[in-house]
Amino acid sequence: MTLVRERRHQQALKLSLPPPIPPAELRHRTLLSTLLSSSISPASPCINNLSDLEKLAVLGHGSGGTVYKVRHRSSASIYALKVLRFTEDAVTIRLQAAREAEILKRVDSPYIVRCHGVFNNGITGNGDGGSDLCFVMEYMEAGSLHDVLRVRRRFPEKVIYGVARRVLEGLHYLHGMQIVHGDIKPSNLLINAIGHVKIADFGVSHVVAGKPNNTCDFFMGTSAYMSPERFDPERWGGDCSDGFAGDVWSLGVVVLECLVGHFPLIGPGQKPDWPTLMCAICFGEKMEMPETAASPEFQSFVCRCLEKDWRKRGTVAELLSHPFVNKGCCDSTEGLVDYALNG
Ligand SMILES: Nc1ncnc2c1ncn2[C@@H]1O[C@H](COP(=O)(O)OP(=O)(O)OP(=O)(O)O)[C@@H](O)[C@H]1O
Repeated sequence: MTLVRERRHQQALKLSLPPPIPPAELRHRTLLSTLLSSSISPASPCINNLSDLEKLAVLGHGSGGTVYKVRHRSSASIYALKVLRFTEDAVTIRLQAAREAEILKRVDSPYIVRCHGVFNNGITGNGDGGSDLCFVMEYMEAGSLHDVLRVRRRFPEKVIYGVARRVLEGLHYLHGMQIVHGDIKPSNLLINAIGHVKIADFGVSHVVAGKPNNTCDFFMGTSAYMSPERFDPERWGGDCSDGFAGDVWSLGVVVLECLVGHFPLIGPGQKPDWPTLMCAICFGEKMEMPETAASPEFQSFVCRCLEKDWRKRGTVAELLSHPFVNKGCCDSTEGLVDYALNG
């Protein structure tokens, strides 16, 4: 419940289910702090200390903290600094943050937002015994897909297939490393100055260790983009899923949202509360395509992503050779940066 309370004051479409905190986790607070401190090691030799960075502006707020635009004092390079704040007793969030740091240290791909260092800011002096964990990230000039969608509402297919292709490439890389992202959504897809989309935010990601997902992870992430097997594991056989198919579902929702201009699984005026999302995502045999002009390739791609039964859903490998993402030169999303930066 603590995690839900801490995460809930977010975007309208966000509604996290209460993550059960396993008793074993609570018993191992000491172990957790060890894990957290052991995962903090700046990956970039040039940024040795947080005081090397000068804050320039606030880029955005997330559930766990704030993201700042910062300048490295000696090189003048620009980065994004994500500051996660947690109180002493926020055990689950500390575990998540430690896991995020651990995953970010491992990944290195042009399709993933790069992390240049992780710093523990120690006790914050807020009187709650809390501390900050700071991630120095690659600065993505055009912000998130969520930011761009808010302004532009919808994109033409030629822009969407570039987005889809890059996210698939990123998922291919992550899944190859046995990493489930777990929270693919527009605000976690960031865009740089040349229109390249990259996956960010590994706060609910996990490494698959040869067994199905554990229940603690199952209810994290943003429920509007959650797959049926994560939303309702009992009905959709989620206990047997390793989680990779859930990332594909979320991509399908994002792709459809880019076309229709609003969260696509419920009507534009409908409130995205828990029962409404549950009905839209988990009930009914097949996902209905909204009545929007879309090419047959687009429709087929989205149908493969939004197949409710995760065992029948398209895999990342299959979707990478789908005709929709192989139209023309898909690596460039220049159209997107025109939308993002030039309006
Ligand atoms: N590397 C970055 N470069 C530029 N802007 C960024 C970067 N990282 C995050 N932002 C901006 O900051 C906002 C907040 O990011 P953050 O990852 O904290 O939360 P979120 O993904 O929006 O939400 P939540 O944490 O609830 O999932 C993003 O929506 C984006 O606009």
